[in-house]
Amino acid sequence: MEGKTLGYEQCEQAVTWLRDHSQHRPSVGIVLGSGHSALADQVIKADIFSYADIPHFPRSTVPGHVGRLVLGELGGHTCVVMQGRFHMYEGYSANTVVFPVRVMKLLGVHTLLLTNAAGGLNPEYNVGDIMLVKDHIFLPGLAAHGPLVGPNDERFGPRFPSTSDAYDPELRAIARAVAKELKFGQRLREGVYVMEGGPAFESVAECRMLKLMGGDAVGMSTVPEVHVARHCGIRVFAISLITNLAVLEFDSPQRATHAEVLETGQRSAANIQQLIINLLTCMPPPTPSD
Ligand SMILES: O=P(O)(O)O[C@@H]1C[C@H](O)[C@@H](CO)O1
Ligand code: HPA
Repeated sequence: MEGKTLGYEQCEQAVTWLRDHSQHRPSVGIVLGSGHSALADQVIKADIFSYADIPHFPRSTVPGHVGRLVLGELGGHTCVVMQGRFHMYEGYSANTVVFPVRVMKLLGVHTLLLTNAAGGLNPEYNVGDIMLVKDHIFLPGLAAHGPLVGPNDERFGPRFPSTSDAYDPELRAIARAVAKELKFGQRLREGVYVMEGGPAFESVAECRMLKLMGGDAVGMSTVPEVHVARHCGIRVFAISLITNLAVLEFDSPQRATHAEVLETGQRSAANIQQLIINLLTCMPPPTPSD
């Protein structure tokens, strides 16, 4: 496990560097998961930075995660876009995985839009469906392997944040209206995302257990970022692209592969991009209590 703790001071150093290198002052953060990176190409007046150049930023190691931070305009908002995220299975601590979200907070971000690729557990789901995340099951977090474990820095937020209200209902309502306009029909879903640690895809018995627990889709990311965003008062919206179907039968010849995940991401890129850009266009500023 990568060991250095990235705290408030390291976040401030990254923010100072970004402010020295870009005129943009983002209020919206976007995290692009596996296969979603093309959305960053839509950013106008983009300032593009390799993670390698930003103080304290980890490196992306997963195919489909480009490893660049893009600042600019999208859907009428000034945005900071992560073209690729970090995962605990890469060997990064939960604290390192969420470092960019805390940098976003200190940059002035009030709303975070997260995307991920996930396997469908709900038998009604199809490959290519887009699931609005209404809640999560954070398997590593339930065993105290989350980003808020350790000394609490009150400058970010309280020791015991609530997570029962993590996914903003107003943003989900706007996304539903946008998806209706875009005629997504049954391809738009709303459900529970389960985060497991990865990097192995789940066994059949594990998929059955996760489904029984109430999961609609399973992936290996997102929830650490959500915990930290909510801890520091950022409004959260998340979507999962169902890139493959979880294998629920013992005699199934089906196998999950990262290649299929990336292929589905490419095929669905236009839908995801339209949904997010239209959501941004319709998105009101947060209320003072957010
Ligand atoms: O970053 P996300 O959650 O979109 O990536 C998913 C989970 C694994 O990193 C990978 C498996 O194909 O895609
Ligand atoms: N399981 C876990 N993570 C994933 C999957 C999956 O089936 N698909 C994409 N990311």
